[in-house]
Amino acid sequence: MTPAARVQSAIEILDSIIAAARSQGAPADRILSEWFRGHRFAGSKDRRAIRELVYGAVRACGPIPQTGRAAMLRLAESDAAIAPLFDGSNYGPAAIGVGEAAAEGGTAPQWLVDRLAASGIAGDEAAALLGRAPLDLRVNTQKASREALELPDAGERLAAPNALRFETGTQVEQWPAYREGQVEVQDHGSQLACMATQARPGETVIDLCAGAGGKTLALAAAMENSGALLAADTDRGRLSRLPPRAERAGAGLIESLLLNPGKELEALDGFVGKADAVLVDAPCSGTGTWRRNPEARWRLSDAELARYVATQARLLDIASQLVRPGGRVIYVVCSLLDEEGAGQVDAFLARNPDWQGGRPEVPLGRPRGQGMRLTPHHDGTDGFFIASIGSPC
Ligand SMILES: C[S@@+](CC[C@H](N)C(=O)[O-])C[C@H]1O[C@@H](n2cnc3c(N)ncnc32)[C@H](O)[C@@H]1O
Repeated sequence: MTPAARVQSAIEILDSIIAAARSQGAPADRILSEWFRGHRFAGSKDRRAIRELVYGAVRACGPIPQTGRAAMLRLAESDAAIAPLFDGSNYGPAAIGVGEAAAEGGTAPQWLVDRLAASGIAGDEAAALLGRAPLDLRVNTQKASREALELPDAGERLAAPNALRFETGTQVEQWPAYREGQVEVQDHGSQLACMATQARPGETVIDLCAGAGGKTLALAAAMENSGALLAADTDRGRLSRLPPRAERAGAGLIESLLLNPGKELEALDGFVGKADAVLVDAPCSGTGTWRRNPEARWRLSDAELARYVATQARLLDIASQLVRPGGRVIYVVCSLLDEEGAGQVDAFLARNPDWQGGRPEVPLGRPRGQGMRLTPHHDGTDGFFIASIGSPC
């Protein structure tokens, strides 16, 4: 493909991403994969270049752009190589019209910029939300140790005891250590959230929003396969991805439980008052993960944010019923908005004044309200809020 044809292809893909963001359709990654499947003539260099152009343009536009072409023109303002490719050539984009407007830049739609600023995320902190995420691995201590493990690339040792960092795009899935379950892909911040749970061998631990079990597997390793570890979620598809992952990781103690939304406690009845720890990795707006899903900021609405906030409060209340006297609830969101993080914990403690707020012991981050905050700019992780709340004895 010519460079101009790549730009035109990226513009068409951006049009699909914009339409999907408006209608809550397929995520950008899926749209890209489907486009590549339908355009086999695009070789690996073309695919890499088109992907770069598409994500570069998504990152460059704050609010949702009107068109893919306007988004590409926005990217052209910061990359001088792009504008000359609007040359009207065969398969290339038409020449830039006199006075043709580029899409608006910025970090996010204005309402989100304002909410983030009110939560102390502005300037460099806000800009870093759209940086490139590195690739982090967690060494699975059920099968290996960070000291002894031999990998094709040594990686950088991080603060979490089993964390290693590699360059974005490292093909770890090809490594024997990955296939054998010695390592898992997991953001350093997620590893620190698991560390904050302080799950120990012999304990009863519930991962209330386990999804496909990324954090459950880390908890299983910390528990050395001893005790009881329940992975619960309302999403059948996500939860069904956990058993093969657990098998690969040698995590034999995990039980899965599918919950009915709104009736979670019915299925969890047998655990009421029994858990030493409940991890609530709550559904959230994901403002801390824009490095990986930059188009997510075009999909969020005020109403959806309010729904997340309501669900988070309900899940905290459910978790508090599952914990034994003297046990702990670890509350985690990958969002930097206070209404989803520090504000949720303050509201919980106001509803339950006999519970104790307590900042978890993690080697990175800064205090925020009754918890700790990790940010891409300060900590090099995805953005997280993490709190550990203690039940009265
Ligand atoms: C942030 S994700 C969890 C990610 C997962 N812990 C991991 O580390 O990969 C939030 C999860 O909450 C689940 N969820 C949403 N509503 C829920 C509810 N009422 N009860 C339990 N889980 C719920 C979603 O299906 C989603 O998997």
